[in-house]
Amino acid sequence: TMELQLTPFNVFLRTILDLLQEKDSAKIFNEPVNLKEVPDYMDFVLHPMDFSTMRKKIICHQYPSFLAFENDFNLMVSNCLHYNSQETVFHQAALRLHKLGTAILCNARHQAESIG
Ligand SMILES: CCOC(=O)c1ccc2c(c1)NC(=O)[C@@H](C)N2
Repeated sequence: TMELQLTPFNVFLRTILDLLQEKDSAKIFNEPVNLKEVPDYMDFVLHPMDFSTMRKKIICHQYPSFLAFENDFNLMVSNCLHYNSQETVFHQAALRLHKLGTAILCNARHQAESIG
């Protein structure tokens, strides 16, 4: 297989991604929303995002900064809050993931700053 270049930053981002993904106990953010099963999804969400896509972006060095990584996490959460109305399980899961994920990201950002 193509040798993945595991820079310290990549390893750091993958570690944070694993911590964030653990909080998605229902695993509703693991993969892109299936457009065959949710045909109107792209009518409401212009830039879909999910954990598997974030993992690919890490491996392909598509995150130039920790902020860019945080932005994709927040995009993923806000897409879900936008598409799914308040009373749905999906909307509630997004609020919970955002709350738990913010604490993880805040701590990680301080680590990233100290690494320099
Ligand atoms: C079997 C059909 O799967 C779904 O309808 C579905 C599966 C996963 C979903 C989702 C919908 N909607 C979302 O907003 C994101 C967060 N996750």
